Amino acid sequence: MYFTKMHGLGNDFILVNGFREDAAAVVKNAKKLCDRHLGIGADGVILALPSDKADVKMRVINSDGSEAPMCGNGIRCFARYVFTRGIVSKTKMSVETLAGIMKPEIIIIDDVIEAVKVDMGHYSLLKKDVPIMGSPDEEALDLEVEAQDRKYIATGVSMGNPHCVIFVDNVDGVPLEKVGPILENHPLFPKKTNVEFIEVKGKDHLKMRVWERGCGLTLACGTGACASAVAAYKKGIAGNKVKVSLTVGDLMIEIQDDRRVFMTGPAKEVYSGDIILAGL
Ligand SMILES: N[C@@H](CCC[C@H](N)C(=O)O)C(=O)O
Repeated sequence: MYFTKMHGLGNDFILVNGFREDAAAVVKNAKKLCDRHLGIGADGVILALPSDKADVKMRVINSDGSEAPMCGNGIRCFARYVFTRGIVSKTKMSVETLAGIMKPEIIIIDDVIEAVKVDMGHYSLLKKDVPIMGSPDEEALDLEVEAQDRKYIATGVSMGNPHCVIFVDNVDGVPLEKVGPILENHPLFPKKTNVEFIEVKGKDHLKMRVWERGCGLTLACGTGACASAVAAYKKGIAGNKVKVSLTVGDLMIEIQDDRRVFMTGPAKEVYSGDIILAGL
């Protein structure tokens, strides 16, 4: 199987051309492929597939083998991958995902791909959409969650996938390896959740650390950055345009009045190779 290793701010993926490779075998072996000791190593596997609803279809498999409806850093890498491979020849494209049609745009300056801007669709705070237990039509603001004998106040946000956003004074002081898995599997979230801890640096600047559903600690999460910007905006902590700083760089997030969210950030190619799936 031929693959390309890519990353968005250190959130890394194995990209596979499902037009040519055996997609079912890739999905079946995703967990092994993501193993950092026994496989290629990545936070997820992303497949490019034909679509009858958009220019191309994206499937995302987390490093534990579960399928994710959407991936923000992943879709920027995906857009760069399908564009540079000639699978899609337009810089503005539509991508079918399990969370709906997303619209990435490749930003080229002086013949160099500088960034990818993505129309990430609409956010929702409704408990039925995230999903979160409780009154389905209520917004998931000020939820009380507990982990390791500490109570946190969380905001639940759907960006097509579930997020639990928690504001703290010092993001580096959070024992994420310990509280992350507890909150990921908290009974309030029937489909589990991604967990973002946020330190507010200013009205237009957030600092974020993330524990991802199905992956654990990752260096960045695009949907998580969008969800965090939405939570900060809804709580009046930040404006509608914010920079979200992750471990190795920043994402720019813009929220429109119609609840549409735009994310802009880098997508880097690292290397390509081939692997014998039967040998894993
Ligand atoms: N890294 C991603 C999110 C990937 C999916 C997530 N782990 C889930 O299961 O919802 C991003 O950049 O958004």
